[in-house]
Amino acid sequence: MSAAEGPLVVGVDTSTQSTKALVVDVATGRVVASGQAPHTVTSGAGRESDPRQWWEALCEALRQCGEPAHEAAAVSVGGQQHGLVTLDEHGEPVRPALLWNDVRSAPQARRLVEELGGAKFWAERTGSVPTASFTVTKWAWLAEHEPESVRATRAVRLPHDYLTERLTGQGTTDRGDASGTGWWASATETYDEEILAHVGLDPALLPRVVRSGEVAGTVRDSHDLPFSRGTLVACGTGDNAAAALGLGLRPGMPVMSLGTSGTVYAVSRRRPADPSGTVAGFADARSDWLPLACTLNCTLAVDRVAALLGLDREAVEPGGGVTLLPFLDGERTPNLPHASGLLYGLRHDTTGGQLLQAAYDGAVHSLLDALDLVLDEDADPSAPLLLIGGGARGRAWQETVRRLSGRPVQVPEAKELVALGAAAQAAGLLTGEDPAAVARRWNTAVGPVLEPVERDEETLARIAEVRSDAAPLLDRAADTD
Ligand SMILES: Nc1ncnc2c1ncn2[C@@H]1O[C@H](COP(=O)(O)OP(=O)(O)O)[C@@H](O)[C@H]1O
Ligand SMILES: O=C(CO)[C@@H](O)[C@H](O)COP(=O)(O)O
Repeated sequence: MSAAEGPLVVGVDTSTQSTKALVVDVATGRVVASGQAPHTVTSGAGRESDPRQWWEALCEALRQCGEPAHEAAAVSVGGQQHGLVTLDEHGEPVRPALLWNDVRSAPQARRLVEELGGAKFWAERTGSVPTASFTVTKWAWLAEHEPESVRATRAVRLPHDYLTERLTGQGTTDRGDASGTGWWASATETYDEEILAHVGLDPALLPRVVRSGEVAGTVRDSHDLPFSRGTLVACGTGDNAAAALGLGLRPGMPVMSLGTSGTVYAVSRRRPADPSGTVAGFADARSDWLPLACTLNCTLAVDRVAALLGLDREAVEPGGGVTLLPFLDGERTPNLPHASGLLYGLRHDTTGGQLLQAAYDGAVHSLLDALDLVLDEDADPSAPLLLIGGGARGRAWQETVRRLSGRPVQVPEAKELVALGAAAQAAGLLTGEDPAAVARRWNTAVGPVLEPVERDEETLARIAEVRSDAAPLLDRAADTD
């Protein structure tokens, strides 16, 4: 491998299942070294991870990167959104983090919306109507179920903030990830004191919101990471905002990400405020917006169906008219936190491969259903859908998205777009460039384009009908909140 042409930077993606690190050449965008280490997440309705495990995974991923990581001049951390990290007076976790896909706070979400002026108030004030994923609902859940944990808390952080703080010793965050808390007012770009007071959270416990292009801090020397003391640390951001940077996204370019979560989003110049709650009105990591819809059931749900059937994840077969709503973890889009998976239309001649295809169809239907709401009205309907995340590698995922969207589908060759986006932030600190422009210079979105095929309206209509007819079943447990 030839020597790097420019300085090196490190970009990190601390996602639900693992932490990945890339060492990237700032001049060319070439990935010089990479590493990855897994996390564990509890199962059941509660989803928790120990933040210290994220740190250990970061150390391991950097060890795998070897010598190039030692040479990095700047680093930035992107990570799973929304997770509630509570720290004590020594900076140690009070308890495991409550993750974005933990649905136990669904009753608190419903109550908060009711108590503070309804869905319209929340959408106008924070950009989003909070579901169980939002940090504010997790804090309310903790206050109700573990008041001793709340009393012991001296700092509240998001997952990416936790790792940044362990690098720098400073409590910082950025507008992209702050916009997924439910206590950041998108209208004023400040913490919302009324909402914070309502849930009894002292604003002094929250991190400082660092601007894009501003240095969050420098690496302190009290740990054994491969960075030198004084290495620059950028503000980082939530994983979807980081991937948007990593793709060098321009307004109107739609993205679908297939990972633990499924997401659809686009950059917009207009601040979103959807009172239906389908679209979360996130900020991006620069100064624009990132309207986004997110599902809880994506690659893990489909892989689970394949495992139950004893099939390889690519062993799909067409036809059969069977419908599978893969809401194994409850669901967020549509907002059905208590739902479970539902199978309809099973016949003697239905094959395992058709059942598996139905799981893919169900997962992609929810995302496409939200895509039109995410895109601005003037967005070009024939623009290619950029397909990213671990699932984008799979042929069955690619073909399902192509058939159900009717759009051209572009699959970037670059695999780790969240970590690349973080690397672009770090590079921007060194060169003074806009991180999205850095990613465009690196050509990160380049990849094969699958030509559009006629949209499979019949399947889309069948899934929509089953979902509508099954609404009382899917929504039932909500009555018992
Ligand atoms: N070649 C592949 N084909 C289909 N799915 C894949 C492939 N490789 C990985 N995946 C899926 O990608 C998921 C991990 O994606 P990733 O975007 O890394 O998730 P996360 O960011 O949520 O941790 C796994 O759950 C797995 O099902
Ligand atoms: O909750 C959201 C977005 O609102 C998720 O997209 C999380 O940010 C987790 O992402 P992955 O681990 O699936 O990448």
